[in-house]
Amino acid sequence: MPEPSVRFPDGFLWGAATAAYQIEGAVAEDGRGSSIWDTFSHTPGAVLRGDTGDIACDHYHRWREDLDLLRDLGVGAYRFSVAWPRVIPAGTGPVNPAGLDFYDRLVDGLLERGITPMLTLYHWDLPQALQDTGGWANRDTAEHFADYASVVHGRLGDRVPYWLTLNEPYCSAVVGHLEGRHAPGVRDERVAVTAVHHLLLAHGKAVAALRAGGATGQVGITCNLTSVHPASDDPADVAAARRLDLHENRMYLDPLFRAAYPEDAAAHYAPVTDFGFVRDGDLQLIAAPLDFFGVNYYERHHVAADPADPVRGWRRVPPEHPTVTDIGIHPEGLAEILDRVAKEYTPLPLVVTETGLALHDYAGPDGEIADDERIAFFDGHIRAAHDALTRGVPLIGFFPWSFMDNFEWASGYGVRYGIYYVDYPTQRRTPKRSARWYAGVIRANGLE
Ligand SMILES: CO[C@H](O)c1c[n+]2c([nH]1)[C@H](O)[C@@H](O)[C@H](O)[C@H]2CO
Repeated sequence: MPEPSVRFPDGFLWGAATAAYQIEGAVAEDGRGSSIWDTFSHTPGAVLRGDTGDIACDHYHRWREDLDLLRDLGVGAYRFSVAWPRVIPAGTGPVNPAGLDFYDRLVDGLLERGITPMLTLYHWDLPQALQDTGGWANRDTAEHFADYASVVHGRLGDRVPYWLTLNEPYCSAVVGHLEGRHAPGVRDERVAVTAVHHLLLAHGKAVAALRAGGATGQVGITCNLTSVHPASDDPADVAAARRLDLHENRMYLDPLFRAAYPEDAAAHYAPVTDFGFVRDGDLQLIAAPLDFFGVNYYERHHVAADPADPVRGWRRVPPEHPTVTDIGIHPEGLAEILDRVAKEYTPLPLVVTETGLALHDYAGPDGEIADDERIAFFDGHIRAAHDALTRGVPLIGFFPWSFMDNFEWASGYGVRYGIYYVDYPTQRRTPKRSARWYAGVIRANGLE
């Protein structure tokens, strides 16, 4: 095999990623409790065409077949999430042994196939019973999360080397509590900023719990980070871009790596909150030392001042060539945020825990699912990741989103991100052209 022109270090972690609510189904099986996404997806108008995760990819029953596909891909690691309501149905209180048993079998199945597990403790599926007592607006939920983390680690900590506490606190807090497009469907900025803090606090408490449980694995968190640029050098646009960067990036990076909220946060959010929810010691807990940091990258924003709200608002300038999810494709933005995190925030090893492209995939007359756009997307983003690596960024892994088509939150099954195609009526999995291409990247440990 010829040496690849873009070669990654030996041992680089080529993975694939999913999340529990998006693939498992079996939402009322073996003692699983209800989550906020069960409630939200069954709320009329909340999700495209009323789609739900009730069945999804039926992974709960087909996990052996799916692990075989991961083995065939040749991935070194698999990023999955544990459904909190499957393990502790009410979010706090009694543990459901059958729920833990499922993940125990899954982890053993990965290890038997030579695949390293990367476990996300929370990928948005909060137990509904905790939402009924305030959810992330209630500080107690952070404590319950730490207890849940201890339970999962107690059962799987001897075999799982990579632990991510949260997937994208921004999405849980802002998309779920300000924009209301995700569960629990709240539209209240004060609640959203409070949720940011309680989610970060939950992360800090969970890190402490994992360490107390003797965690020998690597502990981290995944944040979705965006590349933010002013649409012009007009000072109003530059200021708007800085506000969006605060809202999407620095509100997470600063507490996690500097033990403080950004200096412009208090003024920006002053109309809705005085940050009275922060207690002594919180920020030190949130900034607990980690072993690695996960970056989810999808968007590069061009930002202009919002004429309707020039002081606090921003307007994302629509991309010239929008994807089916109305975002642009900017692989250079991945290199930019990896450089930024490494230079401005932390020397920790970094993992691209998600990046991917939504398409309306279909099989042609020859049965081929020719998702060449997705291959071009990953080619560009892998090259960008390699650029950052050659500049000294300690990048140790790359996990395309997603292993298989799945329930895409408010878009339901209306868009597809997988490198494996899922025919939902039959649950048949079919490798797309991108899956065969990615298997080649893994074999070559790089790109031609
Ligand atoms: C705003 O965050 C990123 O846009 C983002 C994109 N995505 C995500 N975060 C989530 O982590 C996944 O569960 C989604 O399926 C995936 C595709 O939408």
